[in-house]
This record gives sequence, structure tokens and C-alpha cells, in this order.
Amino acid sequence: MATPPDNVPRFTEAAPAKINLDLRVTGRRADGYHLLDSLVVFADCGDRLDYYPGDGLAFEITGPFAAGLEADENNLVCRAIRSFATNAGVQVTGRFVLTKNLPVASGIGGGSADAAAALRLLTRLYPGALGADHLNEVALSLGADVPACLVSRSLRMQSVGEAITPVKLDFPLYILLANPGISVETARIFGDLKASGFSFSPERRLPREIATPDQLLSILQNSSNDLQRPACQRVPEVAGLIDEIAGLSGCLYAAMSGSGATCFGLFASLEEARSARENMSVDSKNYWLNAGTIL
Ligand SMILES: C[C@](O)(CO)[C@H](O)COP(=O)(O)OP(=O)(O)OC[C@H]1O[C@@H](n2ccc(N)nc2=O)[C@H](O)[C@@H]1O
Ligand SMILES: Nc1ncnc2c1ncn2[C@@H]1O[C@H](COP(=O)(O)OP(=O)(O)OP(=O)(O)O)[C@@H](O)[C@H]1O
Repeated sequence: MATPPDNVPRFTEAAPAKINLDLRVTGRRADGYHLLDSLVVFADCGDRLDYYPGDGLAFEITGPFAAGLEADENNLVCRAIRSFATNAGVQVTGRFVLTKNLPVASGIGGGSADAAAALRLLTRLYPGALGADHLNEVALSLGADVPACLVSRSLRMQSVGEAITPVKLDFPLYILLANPGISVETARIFGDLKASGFSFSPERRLPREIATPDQLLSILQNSSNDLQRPACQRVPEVAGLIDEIAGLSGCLYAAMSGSGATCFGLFASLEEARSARENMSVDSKNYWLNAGTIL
């Protein structure tokens, strides 16, 4: 078989944006990590990780949000490569190129999605080197969102992030994502929640299959993102953003994802999500807006 030219990646992995449609904080562990119950979906926008074979190990970042990150050993892609290599007992070589399309520290799991993309890519490069359970342990050690991002399809996330149950959505769903260009540190928002004396959300029942948009709406209207209130206190733009999205034509539901500051609106058609993006009144210089499809 002919070898591909140097400018064609051997493997490419998408790193889709993660959206917490709700996020219930149901308890706190002795180590300070919070117990969660979140309905999570993934969108067709995201970062991309390309792999080019070669001697030595190299990592580069390109794309619209590359400037916000260092391509150093602390990057979640490098941490994922290191951890995979150690746990699988392999020596990883080659050039990894991350195209950073998602805003950094924005509640849509960018870094976690990148780490998960690196783990999926390495699993293709070294098939069978790590069993599924071991891979999930490695994923969790990189971040609470990484096990969910490994799956990158709609799911229920519980425990501190590692208990994953697939949830099937039986209908197409579209999303508008809006980020005000203000980064939010996740640990700080959980800290603010704790300091507020917040009472934990009760357990809830969640079906494994959601048949209609109305059923999804009824689930979301009876739930919330418990991090939204502390995030709104730190970033007052969030409340206005949710109100604006909720008022756009065709918007079924609007809220904040993760620890913020990205907010989202759900739509029944891509046309409605796109025209909602066009109708946002925000300053497009600072804001990041994306209309897309739920995977
Ligand atoms: C808010 C979510 O995005 C919801 O999906 C995740 O829970 C956060 O996922 P993540 O960014 O991968 O989080 P990590 O990097 O593991 O943790 C960042 C910080 O958030 C807090 N944290 C995170 C997850 C969790 N279940 N409880 C927490 O209290 C901890 O202070 C932790 O130091
Ligand atoms: N590849 C990466 N992409 C984004 N952030 C990274 C990456 N590697 C390391 N980081 C660091 O991780 C932190 C969290 O970034 P990330 O974009 O994952 O946050 P987030 O969108 O709030 O994630 P979550 O929704 O999982 O809380 C940032 O402060 C950033 O410096």
C-alpha cells in the first residue's frame, strides 16, 4: 500500500463540543468533588486532532482559539498522550496537531474533548493496548468530563463524571451556542456554589430513551443547571444571554452549559438555529456564536 504524503494526516479525530442540557449537583464527596446528574449532548462543532506519523514527539496548536493556549506539556492533549503511554506501556511518536475551534474555559468541554480525542486516536494507533475500563480510568484522571467526551453521544453523566449511561434522542435536535468571550474557571464556580450554602438537588428519574422534543422539554423544565446562579454572579452577561436566546424565534429551551459561560438554545430545525444566530444582537467581535446539529 502506498504511504500517504506527509501533509495528509494518518488519523483524524473530531473533538465535539459538550453541552450540559441540565446539571444537577446532588452531593459532595469527602475530597471536595461534587456528585452530578447531567443530561449531556454533543454538537457537530468542535476541535480537531490530526496525527502525522514520524520520529520523536511533537505537538502544535492552530485554529481560531490557538492563541489562548500553550502547546506545552500541561496541555490536556499532551497529558492524555503521556498518561496513555504510561498506562499502555507504549512509546508514542509522531506529530499531533490540534485545531482549536472552541473557546477555552467556556463550559463546553473543549480541553476535555481534546483529551478524549487524543485517547481515541491513540486507541486506533495502538489497538488493544488499553482495555475499556483502564481507558475510562485514564480518562477520569485527566478530568471529570473526559469519560463523557470519550463517548461524545447523548448520555446521562453521574457520580463525579465517570458514571455514563447512553440516552437515545429519537428526534433530530439543533443548537445555538453563544459565548460572551469571558473565560470561567470551573473550580471557582463549584467553590462559589459551596460557599452559597446551596442545598443539593434531589435524585431524579431519567429515561434511557427520549421520544419527542416535548418529552425532552418537560425533563428540562423540571430541572436546571445548578451552576447557573453562581456563574451569573461572576459573569452577569450570562443571564442576559439566556434571556436573549430564549426570546429568539423557534427557541424551545435556553440555559447555560457546564460552569459557563457558554449558553445555548435548542431548536427543531437547523434553519431556525441559523436564523437565531443571525438575529443575535451581541457584539460579534467578542462573542463566539455557532449554530449546529446535535450528534
Ligand atoms: C462542570 C462540568 O463541565 C460538567 O460537565 C464538569 O463537572 C467539569 O469537568 P472538568 O472541567 O473536566 O473538571 P475537572 O478538571 O476534573 O475539575 C475542575 C474542578 O472542578 C471541580 N469539580 C469538577 C467536577 C466535579 N464533579 N466536581 C467538582 O467539584 C473541582 O474543584 C475540580 O478541581
Ligand atoms: N487542549 C486544551 N483546550 C482547552 N483548554 C485546555 C487544553 N489543555 C489545557 N487546558 C486548560 O484547561 C482549562 C479548562 O479548559 P476547557 O476549555 O476544557 O474548559 P471548559 O470548557 O470550562 O470545560 P468543562 O466544560 O469541561 O468545564 C483551561 O484553563 C485551559 O488552560
